Amino acid sequence: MCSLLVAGSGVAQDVEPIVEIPPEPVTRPNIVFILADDLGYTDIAPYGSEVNTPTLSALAEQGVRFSNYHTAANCAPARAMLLTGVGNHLAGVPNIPEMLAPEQRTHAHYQGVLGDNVVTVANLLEGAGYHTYMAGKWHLGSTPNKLPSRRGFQRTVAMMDSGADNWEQRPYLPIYDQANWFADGERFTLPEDFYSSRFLIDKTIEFIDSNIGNGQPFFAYVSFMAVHIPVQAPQSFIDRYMGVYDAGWDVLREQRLQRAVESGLVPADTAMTRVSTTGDWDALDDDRKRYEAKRMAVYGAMIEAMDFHIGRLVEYLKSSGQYDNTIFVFTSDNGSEASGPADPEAFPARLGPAGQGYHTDYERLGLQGSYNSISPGFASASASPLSFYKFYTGEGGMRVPLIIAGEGLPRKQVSTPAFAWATDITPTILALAGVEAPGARYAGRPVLPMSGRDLSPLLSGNADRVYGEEDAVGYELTGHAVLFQGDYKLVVNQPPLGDGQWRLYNIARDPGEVVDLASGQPVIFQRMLARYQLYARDNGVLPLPAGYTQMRQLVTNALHQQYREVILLFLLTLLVLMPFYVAYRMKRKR
Ligand SMILES: O=[N+]([O-])c1ccc(OS(=O)(=O)O)cc1
Repeated sequence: MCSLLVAGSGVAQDVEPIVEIPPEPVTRPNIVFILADDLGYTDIAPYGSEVNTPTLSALAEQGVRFSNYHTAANCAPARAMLLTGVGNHLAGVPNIPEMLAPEQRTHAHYQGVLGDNVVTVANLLEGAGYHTYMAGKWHLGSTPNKLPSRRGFQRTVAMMDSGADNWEQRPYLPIYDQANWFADGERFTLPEDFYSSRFLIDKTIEFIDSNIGNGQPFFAYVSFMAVHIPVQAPQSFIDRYMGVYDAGWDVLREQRLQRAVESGLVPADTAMTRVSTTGDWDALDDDRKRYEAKRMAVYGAMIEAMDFHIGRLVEYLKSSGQYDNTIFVFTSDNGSEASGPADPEAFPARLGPAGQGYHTDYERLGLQGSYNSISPGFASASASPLSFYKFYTGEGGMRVPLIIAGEGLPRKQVSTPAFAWATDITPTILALAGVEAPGARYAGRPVLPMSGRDLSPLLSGNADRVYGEEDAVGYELTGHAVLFQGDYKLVVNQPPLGDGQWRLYNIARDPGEVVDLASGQPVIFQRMLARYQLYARDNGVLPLPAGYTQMRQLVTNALHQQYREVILLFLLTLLVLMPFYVAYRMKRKR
């Protein structure tokens, strides 16, 4: 017998001692969130690609492959949703800042940087005792309070811009004075032997290894620069794709469609549209065909190199005994990119390689000092069998691979056609980690609730959908707009590739967006149009400034950036000279 203080009673009583059985330690999983940049729907082997991606194929075997997952049509808006579970307009990222017009920037939620009204998945996991790491592209704000190190990531090495060189610390567009890299909140100089995919995985392994065995799980966000422009890869990988694309983009588009059908990603009778930027392959002369095929070979090589380095991370986790307790989420920020936004032909001529001191020689294509991108025809093949590509709200810009996998997950080797959206990633990661989503306040400040859905019922097989028939998801980027509801998609694409007409598709039966149902299904069409208007109102979608196009705005912003100093100096000189001029005039008058 012994005296125990009974909780709350304040009196000592003689009772039998209770033998405390320690609770089973709950092993919370490590989570690796891998984000590729500009990877098209059929760019990896488990989605029908000819590119050899054994690591991603093995991961797909270890979990669930989503065939109907959608994301934003360009970078930062997607990242805002992926990392917060909140719609991108509400989170302050309607577009990348590089493409916002001055009229738009007068609105607080049109800054293109992640607002303080949202919490990142890293904040929440860190608060729940996770180690949180990030390596790669950030692009959600580069002022000190917007760095990933201030948004919940404990260890970081991050590139701030829309893209950068993969071989050295060098900007890829003249809108940047330098390639802006930061590590743990400080400016960072890249090592001499830098290649982006290798470096980012090296850093991820270093971060994980520095805390191994201390009992806390980790969350690692690996945000690859592959396969954003400039498309660059090591020679040994390029060699494997020489000759693979010699038959051109139309043949590749067909091959990928066939494999997507065979692997059950899309219906057998999927038809395809042809966007106007896809050139006539047969009309190209042999030199041009050879050059285009090599541009694409470097692209395939960059994907395989990314897969190879993910493989190194998997090997490290296996050899250190952490793999079995790790869940992987692999996806892309948006669909494939055709060398430049809106007007691809204009990009190389006006902003591209020459002005930046890059070369585009055939022999050294993809290596250090070379500027490479894929042409629109191959971007369409990367998105095969979908229509359009990055920057547009066609399926090719928005539907991308999503794999969620890990030893500990109950279902393996399965595919789901359930609709899923970028805001679902954070709630899903939180559910897998057993962490509560925040309410209306976080760390003493009001925050927006997450609108995303937890996808884990699809992982366990407890549900075959997480969005019901009545649930609608809206999205807008520079006038290209969309509403998903059930199997239907209401969509408008603006010029130059689109025609500004709203259309209606059944994307379950017709993922290629070939049969417009707008006039055949007027009730659904009108109902979804009305629903889109609600989305636009509730999310503060602004009308486009007159004459706005993404490319024109990017170029204008770039010129402002480049000539800012010159203009300022000119104005200052005017200001200094003005009194002398006035004095001179007055003297003459007298
Ligand atoms: O080609 N560009 O000019 C270009 C490409 C991509 C881009 O941004 S991203 O962040 O959406 O990838 C910005 C500009």
